[in-house]
This record gives sequence, C-alpha cells and structure tokens, in this order.
Amino acid sequence: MAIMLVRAASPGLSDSHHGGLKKRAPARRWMLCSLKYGIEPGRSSAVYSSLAVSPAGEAVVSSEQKVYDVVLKQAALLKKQLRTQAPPVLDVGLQDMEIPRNGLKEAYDRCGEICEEYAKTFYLGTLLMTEERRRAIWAIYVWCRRTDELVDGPNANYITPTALDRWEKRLEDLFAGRPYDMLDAALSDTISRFPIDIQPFRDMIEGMRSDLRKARYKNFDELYMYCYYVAGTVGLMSVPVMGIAPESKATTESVYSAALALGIANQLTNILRDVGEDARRGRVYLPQDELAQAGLSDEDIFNGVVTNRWRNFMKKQIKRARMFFEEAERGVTELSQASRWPVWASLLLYRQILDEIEANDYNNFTKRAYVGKGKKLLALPVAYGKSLLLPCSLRNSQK
Ligand SMILES: CC(C)=CCC/C(C)=C/CC/C(C)=C/CC/C(C)=C/[C@@H]1[C@@H](COP(=O)(O)OP(=O)(O)O)[C@]1(C)CC/C=C(\C)CC/C=C(\C)CCC=C(C)C
Ligand SMILES: [Mn+2]
Repeated sequence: MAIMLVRAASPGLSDSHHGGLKKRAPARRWMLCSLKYGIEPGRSSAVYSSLAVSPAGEAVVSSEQKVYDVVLKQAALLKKQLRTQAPPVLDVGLQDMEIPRNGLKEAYDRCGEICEEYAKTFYLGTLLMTEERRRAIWAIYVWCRRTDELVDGPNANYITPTALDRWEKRLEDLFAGRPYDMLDAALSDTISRFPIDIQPFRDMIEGMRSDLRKARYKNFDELYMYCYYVAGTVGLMSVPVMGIAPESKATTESVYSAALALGIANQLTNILRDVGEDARRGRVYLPQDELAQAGLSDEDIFNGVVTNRWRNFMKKQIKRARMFFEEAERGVTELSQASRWPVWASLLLYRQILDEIEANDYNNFTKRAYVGKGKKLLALPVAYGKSLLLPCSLRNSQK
C-alpha cells in the first residue's frame, strides 16, 4: 500500500491551505476504523492511509484525509483569529443592520425555545453554559435543525438541489451580516462574536445534497464522509463557541479532531438506532460491503428479522461507534471548564443509546432504543464529576 504526500482534489470540500504538502490523518484513526474493528487489510475498502492506490492503480484520497484537511484548516483559522483577536469575517457589522437589540434578544429566545422543543437533552446541557455561549449554541442548533428539516421535514418531497443552493446563498448572506430572518440574525450575531468559519456550515448543506441523491453507502469510507457532512460539521462549528481551556496543553487540531469524532459517533449511533425507520423510507445507511461480508443484504433489513448474523453485525457496528466516542472523550477535558459539563452530558446520553440497542437484543427494526428519564438524570451528576477533571493534556504532562 503506497502512501504519498501530494496535493489532491477534495471534491465537495472547499480547498484547504496549509502549504502544499498534505499532512496525514493520524494513524490512530485507521486503527479506529479497521484494525480494531477486525477488518483485515485488503478485505475492506475502509481507510488505510492518507493516500492509497486503488485496485485499478489510481491514487485515492480517503474520506478521512479529506476531512482531516478541514480539521487542520479550522484549527489554523481559530489560532489565527485568537492571535490577532480580530473580529471574524463579517463584511457588515450587526450594528449597521436594522434589527434592534431587543429584536436580537427575541431571536435568541426563539432559538432557545426551538432547541428545547426539538432536543430537550441538548437544551438542558446548554443551560449549564455561560449565557453568551448558550445563546450561540442555540443559534447554531436552529440553523442545523432547519437545514436538516429541508430534507427530512414535511416539505422534503419538494426540496431540490436548487433549493439547497438558495439555502447556501442565504448562509453566505448571513455570514456577510445580511440575515434573511430573525433566526438567521441570531446566527449572524453569533458569528460576529465567535471565530466561526463558514466551511462546516457549507459542508452540512453538502451532506443534505447527498441525502437527496444517495440512499446507499458502498463502504465505511463513503459513510464516514456522510457522517462528517451531517454531524462532524456540528463539532467543528461548536469548538469556537465552547472554547479551549486556557490551561490546556493539547493542540487545537487534536481538540477539533475530538469534536469531529463526537459528531461522527453521534451520527453512527443515530444510524444504528434508526435502521428500521430508515429502511421504511427506502434508506440503508449501513456499509454495503460489511453487510455482504456478514452474509446480509438489504432484503434482510427490509424483512427486519433479528438473526445471529444480524446480532454479530450489529456488535461490530456498535464497537466502532464506541471507538469514536472514546476518541471524543480525550477532547472534552480540553474544553473550557464551563463547556465540559454539557458536552460530557450529551456524550454519555448519546452513547447510552448503544447500550439500549443491546438491551433490545439488537432489534432496531421495530423497537426504538430509548434512554429512560432515570438514566438521563443520572448522567448529569456523572457528567459533572467528569467535567471537574483536569485536562488530559495536563494530567499526562504532570506525570
Ligand atoms: C472537543 C469536543 C468533544 C467538543 C464538543 C463538540 C460538540 C459540541 C459536538 C457536538 C456533536 C453533535 C451534537 C453532533 C450532532 C450529530 C447529529 C445528531 C446530527 C444530526 C443529523 C442528521 O441526522 P438524521 O437526519 O439521521 O437524524 P434525525 O432523525 O433527523 O435526528 C442531524 C439532525 C444534523 C443536525 C444537527 C443538529 C440539529 C444538532 C446540532 C446540535 C448542536 C449545535 C448542539 C451541540 C451542543 C451540545 C451541548 C452537545
Ligand atoms: Mn434528520
């Protein structure tokens, strides 16, 4: 397997600028995706290296490498903005807009209500944050929710790629300080306060585009890219708001990688929880090559019978999702103190969905894995305890 350091195109992702040569995605991730997962080299099209040679002899850039380029770019932008303390890339300050200050308060309050209505757990988590950060996360949440609703909501049948192009134009406008409505105005204000870049937002729209044209994923490499688009992006959007602890010795890149891992872990969990629901909409988000290796097909999923083959397949998928959660854990401790609690809470709660799938004997065809109120409540003090721990980077450097 050849590994080359060359500049290569990343279709669907904006170009990254870090000096011509590509840095390789950390080798640890390859461990995550395949070796620990038990896939032998040569048997799977999952990620092996930054640049591999396909059976046809062409150089192939893995999804992991493409996404890692975005991580590097986001980390570099954050470091640059924090160094110069310059306000982010707004062409027009919100002070020039016609939205009165109390209008902005109303807009943020509405974002909070929407977050509470759609995502009680996230909402509870945000209540533990500082006011400015909480409002910013609400604004980001609402933009993400609205973007997802375009392809998943009641009008989804009428959504075309052109509608998504219009949504992207609107995104560019709000980043330039020209919001279209009150909810956009809240996000416009947020990006004037935090060093947030537009790329993860653009990439999420790209994920929704792919949902319009694609209902199957050949292998984990393709699925990884999808998970980055629709969920890893949320991690990248959130880091500049959550903030890195001033005492942390971790690199900005490693914190972004952990945030990305949390988004991927959450989305893999979503996919495993919703197998039956997605199948009823004609969608199978599981890697086709891994299904085939397990002796399973789409037909088995549509039939929805829990067999030993299915249980074994699910065990491996759950194991992989847990590895991404594990990778995310290393980054949570590096976040600013006030942000750790909500992120720990959401990590613990989301991860428990995997335990519930196991408790349902892997019947994710007709039973929705659900974390009960008691367990949810219990997660809060556990998360609080974890949030008091010193950053991992400090603990290791003190040894
Ligand atoms: C260093 C470190 C660990 C930092 C933490 C970074 C961080 C806060 C990461 C958050 C990761 C996260 C919550 C990702 C969301 C993943 C997700 C659930 C994506 C869903 C996509 C589409 O899936 P699908 O259609 O299959 O699912 P539904 O059936 O529709 O649910 C999304 C729906 C995309 C849209 C995402 C959101 C609406 C959630 C956005 C959430 C936030 C901005 C809040 C993050 C705040 C906290 C406190 C975790
Ligand atoms: Mn959705």
